[in-house]
Amino acid sequence: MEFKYFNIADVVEVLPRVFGDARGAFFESFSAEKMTAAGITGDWVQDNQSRSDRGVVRGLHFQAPPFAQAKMVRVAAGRALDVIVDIRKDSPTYGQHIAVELDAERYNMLYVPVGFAHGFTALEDNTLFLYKCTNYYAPQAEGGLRWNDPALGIDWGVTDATVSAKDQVLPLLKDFVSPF
Ligand SMILES: Cc1cn([C@H]2C[C@H](O)[C@@H](COP(=O)(O)OP(=O)(O)O[C@H]3O[C@H](C)C(=O)[C@H](O)[C@H]3O)O2)c(=O)[nH]c1=O
Repeated sequence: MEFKYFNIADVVEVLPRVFGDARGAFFESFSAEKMTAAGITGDWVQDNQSRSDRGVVRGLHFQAPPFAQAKMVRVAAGRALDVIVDIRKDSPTYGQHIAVELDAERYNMLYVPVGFAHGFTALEDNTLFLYKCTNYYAPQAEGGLRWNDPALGIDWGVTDATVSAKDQVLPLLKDFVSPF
């Protein structure tokens, strides 16, 4: 298991060792010991899974404190462009984003710390998106940013995005007050 860091603090990409053979492949999708040693911390209490066909964009979402969630995200099938935006008010990289392609060949994962808005594009049909969360679902604490806000400058990798009505009306960055 290898780890990659970014110019935005605390974000970690996890590159597991994938064991391929004539039957298929095997890899460790979670190791508390190895991930904690790499700076990936949290009390993981809830796993989620969503299925999306090509062109679906989900996000950009977060839960506000005291229900804030760190996430560990990956795809079990298909391919996704994962996007996270730093919304930590005192961060020198506030408003900046990281986009990482997650796929079911490398089985790479992304650690999304508390203080980030998260979203992804499904780049293939039947993309199964799995993620661990460090806090339970709290709809009363949900917040977000508009996925296609020009101020964020995100290239989602698709032109014909399918986005929920709820996500279409999330705040623009200029109107947003971060709770982090
Ligand atoms: C997130 C969540 C949702 N739900 C229910 C609520 C809705 O009736 C239904 C679909 O929820 P939603 O449309 O918010 O699903 P996504 O748009 O995929 O939201 C997720 O997408 C982005 C990418 C994220 O990072 C968040 O984890 C999460 O916000 O599942 C639950 O029962 N538990 C949950 O933890």
